Amino acid sequence: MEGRLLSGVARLPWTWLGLIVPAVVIFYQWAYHTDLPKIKGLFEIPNPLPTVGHLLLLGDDHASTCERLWRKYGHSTFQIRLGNTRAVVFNSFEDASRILVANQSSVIDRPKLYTFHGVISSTKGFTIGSSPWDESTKNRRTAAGAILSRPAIRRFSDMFDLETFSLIADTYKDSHQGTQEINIRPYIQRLALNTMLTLCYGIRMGDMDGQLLREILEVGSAISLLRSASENFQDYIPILRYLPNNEKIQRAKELRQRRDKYLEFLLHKTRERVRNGTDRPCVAAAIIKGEDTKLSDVELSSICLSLVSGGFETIPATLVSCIGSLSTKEGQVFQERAYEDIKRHYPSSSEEAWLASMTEEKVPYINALVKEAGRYYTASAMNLPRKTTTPVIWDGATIPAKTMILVNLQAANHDVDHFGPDAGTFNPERWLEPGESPEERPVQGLAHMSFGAGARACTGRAVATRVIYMALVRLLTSYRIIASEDEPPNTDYADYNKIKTALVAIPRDFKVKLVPRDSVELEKCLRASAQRNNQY
Ligand code: HEM
Repeated sequence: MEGRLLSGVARLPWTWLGLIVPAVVIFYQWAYHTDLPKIKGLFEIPNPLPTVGHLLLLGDDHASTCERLWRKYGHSTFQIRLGNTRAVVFNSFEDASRILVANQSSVIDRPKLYTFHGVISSTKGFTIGSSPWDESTKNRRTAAGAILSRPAIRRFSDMFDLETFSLIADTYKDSHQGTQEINIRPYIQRLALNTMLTLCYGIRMGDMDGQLLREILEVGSAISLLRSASENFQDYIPILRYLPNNEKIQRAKELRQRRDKYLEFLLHKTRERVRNGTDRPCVAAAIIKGEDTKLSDVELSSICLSLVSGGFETIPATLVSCIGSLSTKEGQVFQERAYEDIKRHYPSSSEEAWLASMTEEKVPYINALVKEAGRYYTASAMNLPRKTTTPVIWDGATIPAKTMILVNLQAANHDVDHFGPDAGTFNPERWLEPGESPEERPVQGLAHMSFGAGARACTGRAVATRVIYMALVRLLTSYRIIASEDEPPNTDYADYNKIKTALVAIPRDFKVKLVPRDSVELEKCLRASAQRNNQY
């Protein structure tokens, strides 16, 4: 009896070990499992944690952390683990252009993410920017490219005139002719959103407090948050999707419903106008009338959604922050030089400059400002994610097909090896030749990376540049912009963004004083513009 007991006790650890060892092995495999094995010959950031990988290390501000990791370990390109997803991050300007341009057909795809693709986009289709590469994406991208090309957007010059006129007229009125400080962001948001809504549906919102305007801005920003890795661990750690009362999924479903509602309303309005013959030239009307027969209803919806979501946050992120930099003490010098350059090209009156800005982009200092605003304030710091379709040979390593590709546009745009030691300073004059009269410095290849690059580069670049150029000409001929002492702008290229987890930057609020340069001239411009636009 005693002997049997002793032998039972001796066997017990072996029995337990027989259970524990496989359990540990299974847990280890589960915790460290990735969709693709470690890429040999490519530096990996050390110490991934079980299950979460490097997600916690990346924190809220992925772009700044990756920039630091690049400098800390001395590897501009490295692999990391986002939960169970292996991704390769590219940081330097040279590596970012090499992967996006020299390997453009291998990185033409975009990954599908659980929350955004599986829940939010399940009813109205994906935007172009979030679609994997297939025949439909190709058709939608081609259609959007044709609508947004430089020659095609000329027919919208009246709309650009009206929106930039409204920006100046309303800021002039609401700041009590420049005597009170204002937050300029809502005016720029309305300018961007109206531009996109007019392009897509021939509809604009006049009222700053309009309910629909607020709804589109609120839902759009909330959805942009649901696309970010740091907000959505469930995209990378699948087990989290099965937690009871998953708030992210509830939120995604609620936003999907709200977005579907206003998209249907806008499309319905355009259909009604087409039926009554009162439609204005716009993407939706052209497609409804069968001018582009290749596209289905869902594709039409997707194009409009892509254009609205592509522009309504990126343009404000760039333009509002640029105004912030111009309003500082150092920025006063840039403002005066820009104003002088506008006068050099249009010497007779501000009205001449206002009119010319509808069709021309020939003031070098303004072009330099547009480029520097784009470079310095990188609206989409980590780019829209890409995925490899074929293996990419990278300095001897092979990045396999289906790998997530993250390009750190913010790091590339502030790479001192490319832009020089003052890469971290806002300076429009880096784009100009030295001399008395500003002349643009020729740029070889890409000026900066803010619009991405290669086969999936931004299709809205010409529209964005048009709007920002025109708004700057009109703002700078109208006002001297001075930062508020109590609520000044944050001009740090990473910290200007108040929500770093969002896909597109949201500038922190600040106030400026808009001091009219010459009230008589300004009011003349406003009257002429109001007449052109049948306003007031
Ligand atoms: C300053 C303004 C803008 C910035 C900084 C910006 C930035 C970007 C970036 C970084 C991408 C991803 C590129 C890549 O993967 O390499 C992108 C894609 C895209 N953008 Fe923009 N964008 C801006 C304005 C606009 C506007 C005004 C529109 C529409 C009118 C637009 C429409 C799109 C579309 C449709 C895509 C998806 C392209 C694709 O996946 O094939 N963007 N944008």
